[in-house]
Amino acid sequence: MIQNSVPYKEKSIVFIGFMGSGKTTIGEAVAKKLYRDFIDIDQTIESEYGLSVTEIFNQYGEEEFREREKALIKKYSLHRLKVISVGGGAFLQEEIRNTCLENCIVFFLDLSWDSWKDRLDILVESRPVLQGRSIDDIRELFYNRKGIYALHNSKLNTDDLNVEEVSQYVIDSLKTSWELYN
Ligand SMILES: Nc1ncnc2c1ncn2[C@@H]1O[C@H](COP(=O)(O)OP(=O)(O)O)[C@@H](O)[C@H]1O
Ligand SMILES: O=C(O)C1=C[C@@H](OP(=O)(O)O)[C@@H](O)[C@H](O)C1
Ligand SMILES: [Mg+2]
Repeated sequence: MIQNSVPYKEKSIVFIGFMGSGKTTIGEAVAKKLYRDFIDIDQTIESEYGLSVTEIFNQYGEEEFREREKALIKKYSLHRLKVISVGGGAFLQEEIRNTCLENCIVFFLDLSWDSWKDRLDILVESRPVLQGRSIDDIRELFYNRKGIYALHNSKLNTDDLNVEEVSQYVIDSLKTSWELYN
């Protein structure tokens, strides 16, 4: 296993999981509690282009978005003391999985299909990957994507937890691992 020189406590935290699982919301809350900078990769790309992710997909194509996503994650995963939320498709790319797992603490926010589907209506407009798909297609995507999130350092099922409870669980779990591995 590749070792890097960043002390365990200073490693950046990366949130992964399916679209709408709460990476952006929880990442921001955790960053605030830890007094760390928060970086949301989608928001960073949106500010660079001055466009929403949906508009970037429509005007420049998914491939260009994926390249920018990869470049930014490769850069920020080498920074210390950040909280980074990546898009739900980021872990499809091996280079992204590798850089995050080698340099950061990767936290998987898991959610059951039954809980997730209640969020579908609020997600579609801003998630181009969901647009024009039937509910059966989306369910298939949901289960297929589970495989890419299997590589992580910690995981939490958030079905019955609100934002505050999830954030606090993440903090408690990090504190335990910082004590154990210090
Ligand atoms: N634990 C939670 N309980 C209820 N709603 C949540 C929770 N976490 C996130 N949400 C809501 O789900 C939606 C998607 O969250 P978001 O943070 O954008 O997810 P992601 O970044 O993983 O796509 C938002 O409306 C957010 O307020
Ligand atoms: O899963 C995906 O392929 C995507 C997830 C989105 O991020 P969230 O997971 O934050 O919704 C965003 O990166 C883009 O719409 C593509
Ligand atoms: Mg997000």
